[in-house]
Amino acid sequence: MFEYQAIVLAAGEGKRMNAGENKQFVVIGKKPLIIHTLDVFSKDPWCSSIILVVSRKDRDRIEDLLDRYKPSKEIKIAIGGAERQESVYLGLQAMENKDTIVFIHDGARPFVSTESLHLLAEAAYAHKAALLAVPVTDTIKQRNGQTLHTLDRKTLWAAQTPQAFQYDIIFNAHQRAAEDNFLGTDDTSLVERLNIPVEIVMGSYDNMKLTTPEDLKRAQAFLKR
Ligand SMILES: Nc1ccn([C@@H]2O[C@H](COP(=O)(O)OP(=O)(O)OP(=O)(O)O)[C@@H](O)[C@H]2O)c(=O)n1
Ligand SMILES: C[C@](O)(CO)[C@H](O)COP(=O)(O)O
Repeated sequence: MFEYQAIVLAAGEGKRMNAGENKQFVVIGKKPLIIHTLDVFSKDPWCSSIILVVSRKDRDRIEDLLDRYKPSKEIKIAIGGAERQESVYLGLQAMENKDTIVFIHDGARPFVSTESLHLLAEAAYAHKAALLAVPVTDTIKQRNGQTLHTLDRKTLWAAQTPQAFQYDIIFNAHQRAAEDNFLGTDDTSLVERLNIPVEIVMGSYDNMKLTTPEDLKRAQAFLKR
């Protein structure tokens, strides 16, 4: 068993989902999106604790949901920031046990499998930093002014979460990013810029992030399957 602590991010606003409320409260299948995500971690025996990062305005509603759905592990709440990166940094600061592997996961990715979590945990213990990713299946074009380039698809991976790190590595990476005003779109990018190697673990295309209304339709179809 390779134990880890999880930070689950839910302090965003879900603006691109256009759901009339924060996407994490949208019911898919029979439960709100964020409860699906928390259930994956609370049922995994390798996960020793969960910190859920939420916005101040959603805190009461989230606490009501936790009372109602009662995930099988205790969940500690931390208040997030204006950007995803700031929410992660605040989650890391709220963590009491710092001698640990930390998984950082988007609350908006409810379909990560336990198998993927365990492959990632094994890689994180072996390499100190690892992420789930899948090979890009489209042909990717890069436009520089009027000129187009086609990137070599064999080298391209789509980053997912969780991303897993030894605590001190990811904490230092966030500290340095804050000092340098560097804003990345994932946590691994903060570690990469310190020239620390990160292991890629093959994820699953099912581990989708629910960002737009089309994603919600895909999620409903996935649950029906
Ligand atoms: N300040 C923020 C912004 C995002 N997130 C979380 O990071 C995850 C991935 O972000 P994304 O899917 O982009 O969510 P939102 O920021 O909520 O979406 P949008 O950009 O459409 O508003 C989400 O689970 C979201 O709640 C966060 O904790 N704190
Ligand atoms: C971290 C992430 O899930 C990697 O794919 C993603 O970058 C976060 O969200 P966004 O869509 O880039 O805002």
